[in-house]
Amino acid sequence: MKIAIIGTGNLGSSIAKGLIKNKSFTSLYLSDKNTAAVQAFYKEDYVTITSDNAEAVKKSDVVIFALQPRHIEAVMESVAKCIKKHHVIMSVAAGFEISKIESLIGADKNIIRVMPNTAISIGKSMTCLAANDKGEEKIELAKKIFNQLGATMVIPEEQIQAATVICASGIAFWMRLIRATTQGAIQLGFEAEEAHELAVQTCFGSASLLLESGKHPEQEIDRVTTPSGCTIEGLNAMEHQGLSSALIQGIVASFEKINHLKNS
Ligand SMILES: NC(=O)C1=CN([C@@H]2O[C@H](COP(=O)(O)OP(=O)(O)OC[C@H]3O[C@@H](n4cnc5c(N)ncnc54)[C@H](OP(=O)(O)O)[C@@H]3O)[C@@H](O)[C@H]2O)C=CC1
Ligand SMILES: O=C(O)[C@@H]1CCC=N1
Repeated sequence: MKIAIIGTGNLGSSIAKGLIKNKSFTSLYLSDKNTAAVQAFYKEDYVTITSDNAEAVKKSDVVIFALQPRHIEAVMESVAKCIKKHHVIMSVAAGFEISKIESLIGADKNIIRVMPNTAISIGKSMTCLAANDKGEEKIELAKKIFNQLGATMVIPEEQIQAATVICASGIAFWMRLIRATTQGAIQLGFEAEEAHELAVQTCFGSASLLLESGKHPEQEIDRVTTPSGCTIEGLNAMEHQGLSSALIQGIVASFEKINHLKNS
């Protein structure tokens, strides 16, 4: 399989790192306006760095467009003639709908919207996928690629915006919660590095407990909250300050913004 990534910024380079770690392809083209940031990939002889988007498309079977919404239309338009029926065209651009991509490159092409997150660089992404009618034939291929880089879920395109908020923006939301925990730990007397390790490992343990047990979070909370103990005291104080409410409101604000991006 020959893969190209057009746009190697935050997400494109994360996908590249994950792919290179697994090396489940025969060649990888990394195309960007400015190639300086990805020069490190040069050491792999099966990786080609270029600024020629059309060349990257022509030399590949799977093309992942990892461009910002304001750039993707012009770039797709500029390479549209190079996109043939055998290509599998993937886009990670938030708010950029399949119908828009079809209008640029044709509805007869295999088109898959992919919504990963930056944890794809370490093979821990939650990646949601939605295809056009033609692209349905290639959805198993897309699952195969992205299952090596974390977990995948195939969803209707109408849910891609919501998935973007929960899974892609979600990385930032969880990071902020971890950072806040670290600040709390420092206030309780830990050194910054110790506080960071305590917060990260406890977060990892919480997610792992749910993944491995399949339990509901409240079941795990019940196991921790000793009656009249310190945990329930802290949890209730957080809820009085609106912890769950703030998180839900943030998720909804993010969703409203992405829907605005879609329509602008
Ligand atoms: N970051 C994330 O966590 C996630 C992002 N997304 C989506 O992924 C897309 C990319 O986001 P992100 O990686 O953060 O954005 P970045 O700006 O970091 O990356 C985009 C890259 O594309 C390059 N570029 C711009 N124009 C061209 C061109 N004509 N030809 C080739 N390359 C070009 C940019 O170069 P330059 O900087 O020089 O303009 C940049 O390196 C967005 O649509 C976003 O919605 C989706 C899920 C998660
Ligand atoms: O913030 C954004 O708009 C993009 C989409 C999800 C993550 N980054």
